[in-house]
Amino acid sequence: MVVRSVDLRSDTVTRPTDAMREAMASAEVDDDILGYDPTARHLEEEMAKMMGKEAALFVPSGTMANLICVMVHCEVRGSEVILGDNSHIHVYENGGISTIGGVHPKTIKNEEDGTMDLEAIEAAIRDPKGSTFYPSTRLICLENTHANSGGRCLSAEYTDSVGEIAKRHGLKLHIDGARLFNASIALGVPVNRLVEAADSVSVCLSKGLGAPVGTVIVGSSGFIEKAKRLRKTLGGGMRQIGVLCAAALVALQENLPKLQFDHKKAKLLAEGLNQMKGIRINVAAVETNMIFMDMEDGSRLTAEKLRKCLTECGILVLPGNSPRIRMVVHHQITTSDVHYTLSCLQQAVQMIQEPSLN
Ligand SMILES: Cc1ncc(COP(=O)(O)O)c(C=O)c1O
Ligand SMILES: C[C@@H](O)[C@H](N)C(=O)O
Repeated sequence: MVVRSVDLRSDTVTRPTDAMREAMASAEVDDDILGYDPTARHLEEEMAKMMGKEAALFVPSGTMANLICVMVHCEVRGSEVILGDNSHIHVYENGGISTIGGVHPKTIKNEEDGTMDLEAIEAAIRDPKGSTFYPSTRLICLENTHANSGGRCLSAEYTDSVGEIAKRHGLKLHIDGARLFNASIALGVPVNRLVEAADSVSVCLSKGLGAPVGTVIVGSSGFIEKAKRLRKTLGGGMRQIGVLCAAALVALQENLPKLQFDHKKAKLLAEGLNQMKGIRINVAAVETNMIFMDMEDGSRLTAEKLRKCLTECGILVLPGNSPRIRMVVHHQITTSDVHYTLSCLQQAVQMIQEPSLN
């Protein structure tokens, strides 16, 4: 029986707040293709400053941001990018770096914590002497936090080590920082320090920060100039985008401080789930706003059965036939929603595990 609606599908599901809608309605705008939109320019300057990079560019999505960054770094035909086999760019972006960008992916196993083994990265770099046969390595991509590892954080020290490898071999480093602010809050490290070694970063405003739309690319002025032209080529040039950027500015101001509470609510949910018979949770791995829930071997529980029970209670998780359930907490999930979710799951687990008692 649906008592309330709790949307744990992703942190991309949030609705704009009243403050965002008011800012959108009153945003100062202009044509961002013929010149520049003043509110977009304000957001881009803010983001470049926060990230410690020369310039920034607003783009419609994280997928387009990553595609643009890979294509700018790998603008020479026959280029190859080293990236994680479980990275968002490789798994969820329709292979765009190859189908549109003409860039060859060289995947390396993502470890459970979202990193890639440093020696494996260096070993994957093509020998320039083999260019008759091989693509040429030009870029390494990291993801912080790492979504498919459960929102795990990459440390500044690890990122610096990858940056040193890139520099040693004349390569560039891109960070898919869709949830970079979550990593910064969880680690207690400023965002500019986390991306110090990166040549480009994509930062989503539409995830935990709760903006309705948008991602910002940061990098050198020369890089952003090329990215801006490519954004237009890909159809991402936009006119009065101050309407969207105004909401993003409110999100930065209002929701950045709230990310710490998202992490606390995620931990509370994980600890509660960990008490339930038949459910397996790695509580220590819940570093930010994501929880991966697995079923114990031999348990009568299945993800399919639990998804059905959750839906009947009005609790939304991503559909699908994965044996694992992902739950993502965001600023529009309350602590009461967490307790409601735990109560519904406790009843479902009992009903499935001990049907004779019901
Ligand atoms: C790690 C990561 N990178 C990039 C993206 C792509 O962002 P968008 O959905 O805005 O294209 C997502 C998900 O949305 C993501 O989780
Ligand atoms: C599904 C995926 O593309 C999205 N980035 C999410 O984490 O919800």
